[in-house]
Amino acid sequence: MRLLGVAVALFGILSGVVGYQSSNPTLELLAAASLVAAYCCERSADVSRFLKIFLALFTVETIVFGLADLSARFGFWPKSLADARLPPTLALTVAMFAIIVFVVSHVPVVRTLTRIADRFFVASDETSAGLGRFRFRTLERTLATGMVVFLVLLNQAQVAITVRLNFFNRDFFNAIQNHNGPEFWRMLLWVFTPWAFIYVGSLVVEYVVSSYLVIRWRRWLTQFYISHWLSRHAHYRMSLTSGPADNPDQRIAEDVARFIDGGGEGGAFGYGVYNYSIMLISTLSSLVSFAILLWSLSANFTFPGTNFAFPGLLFWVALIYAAAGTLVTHLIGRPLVGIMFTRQKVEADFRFSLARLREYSEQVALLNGEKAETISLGAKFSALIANYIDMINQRKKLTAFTGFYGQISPIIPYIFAAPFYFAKKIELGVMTQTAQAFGQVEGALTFFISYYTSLAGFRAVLDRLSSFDAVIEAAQTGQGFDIEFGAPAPALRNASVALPNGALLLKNVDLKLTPGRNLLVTGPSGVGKSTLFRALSGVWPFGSGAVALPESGRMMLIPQKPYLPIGTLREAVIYPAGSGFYDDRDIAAALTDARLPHLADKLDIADIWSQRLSGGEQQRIAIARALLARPDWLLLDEATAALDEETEDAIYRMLAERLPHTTLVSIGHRSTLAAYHVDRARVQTGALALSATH
Ligand SMILES: Nc1ncnc2c1ncn2[C@@H]1O[C@H](COP(=O)(O)OP(=O)(O)OP(=O)(O)O)[C@@H](O)[C@H]1O
Repeated sequence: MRLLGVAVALFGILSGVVGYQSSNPTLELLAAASLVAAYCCERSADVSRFLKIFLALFTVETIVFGLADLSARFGFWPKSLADARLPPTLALTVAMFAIIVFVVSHVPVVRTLTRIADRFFVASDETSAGLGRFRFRTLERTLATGMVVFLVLLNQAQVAITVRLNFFNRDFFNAIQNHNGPEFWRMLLWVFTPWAFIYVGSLVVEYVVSSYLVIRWRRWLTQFYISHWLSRHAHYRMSLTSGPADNPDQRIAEDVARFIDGGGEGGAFGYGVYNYSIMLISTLSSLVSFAILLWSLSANFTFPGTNFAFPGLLFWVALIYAAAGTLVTHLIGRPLVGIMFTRQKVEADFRFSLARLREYSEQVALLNGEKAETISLGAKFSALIANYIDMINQRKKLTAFTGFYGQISPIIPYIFAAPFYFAKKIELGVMTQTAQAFGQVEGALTFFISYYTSLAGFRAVLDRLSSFDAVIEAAQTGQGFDIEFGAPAPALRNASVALPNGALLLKNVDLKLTPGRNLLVTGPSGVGKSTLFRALSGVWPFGSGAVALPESGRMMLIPQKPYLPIGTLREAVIYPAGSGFYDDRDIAAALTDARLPHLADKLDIADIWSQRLSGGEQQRIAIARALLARPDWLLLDEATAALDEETEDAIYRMLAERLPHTTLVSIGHRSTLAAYHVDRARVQTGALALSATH
């Protein structure tokens, strides 16, 4: 960026010298804008990476278009391309864009936006891409930057075509007015047709490239959020407190997609950061191009009914008209952001309740809970309806205003241009061209009015993703215990274990597990035994003191109700190991040892195993899992409570035999367990007492 800054500064000085010598105000203005752009490049260290792409692109364009204009002034422009000479104000326009990007990058809401967007544009992972048969490997960020640059250039070319077609429009109508048949056909066949084809072609290319950009971006950002949410147990810790990040599943599945492209094909649900950036660029481009045109077309227009000529009258009318409209729209539509935020939440709450009912459908059926479920689902849905009605009320007002505004807009330029037409000062073609230019300028200026509802939705998505970020961050760093990784044995040193609300559950616990000495933890229900295990495993964040953890994978905890992922039985048994990690024979042997021989030949069957297997069978699947993993430390939190005493006894005996190097730490209420543990710990209200049997 520094080099670019120097280049544009040098160009600014050059155009300043030429402008001064030829007393050309456009060049002098260009010189000033180039120097400001150079300053922006120099100070761009804290500009977002995403916006830097635009800043760099516009700065390069300033130099290229500016040098092309200077060379034309000095007579170096090829004669054959005289018709295609660039407008002298083009370089100034793009220099202004560069400055606008720099200023905009410091606006707080844009900073929130680019913090999320930037992640993709700094991604240093390698990726492969292809164009037809040609495939290549590159960095994700290089490809992403390349695609954005290409799309911006394509959009600028489309604006240029629209400007060209605006001139076609003028000549076309003039040909009609002058009854000039040959000119009419020439315009239609040799001007309109080729440009229309090029325009349509560019739309198709744009659609394909932007779709690939969007899906790559979404894939990357979804993976980012999933790994961020899962790392350091953030997903679990977040679930312990009811913080501002409701429904993480919805934020990852939907808000990410909405952030990027509105979440639907072609912005079916609104627009995302990609669409808005491109739309803003093309809006700015048409604003500047048509503003210049409108200014020159209405240069000598007088106020209706007077002889008072006001330079660029229609431009000022468009500006004031759009500013007033934007202000009113914002005042009316402001509450929509909050409503949209709530909408995402209530939709996700409702969907989650349905999914949860599906998971627990057996319990609901056994308890005849259908009526209670209908009432509770109805209540969840009522929240959705209430939110919808809030939205109708707000959008009703907004639609009334924008509809009224949209009706008046096309008339306004005619009111101002008609007197000139009737006085035969301008032709029909010029009048329609003026009206069209006014429409473009006014349309660009009223960007916020046109997209207000969609922007409000986008703002809500932005708020949801940034609060999600903040909560993940807090969950990852908010660990009350000092964790020591890679310790020889799990231990708690001078640890106090608290509840999420800060209430103390256990005080000053000192517990060091000794290899080979199995420990049985007992105590009344609800006293804090499971929470002690959670602290010992390093996942519980509330408390103080030190937790020593052995190397990852050397300790395993089996809860009373083990987690069985949806999929094949093999995947359920070997979880969390990946497929192929264990031999099928070993898996079958582990199932047989865990007293599940009837499942040994069902490894390939996919099912929701947590709903198929009995409670005791699920507990034995977890035992089979432990047999495969062979941890040094196995924590069993009432992990055999669903088994009959005889099976429980057999399982413990088998564990001692098959896993001779594993130390067992069990929570259990049955006296039969005592035989398999040499040490005892009794959890009493607020404390832990240790004892040894010998
Ligand atoms: N996430 C949580 N938020 C609030 N309170 C919690 C949370 N987890 C546990 N508790 C509370 O902490 C206390 C101890 O719970 P814990 O599950 O550790 O008891 P336990 O001794 O294992 O009980 P049981 O023998 O019945 O399984 C209980 O009063 C429980 O309600």
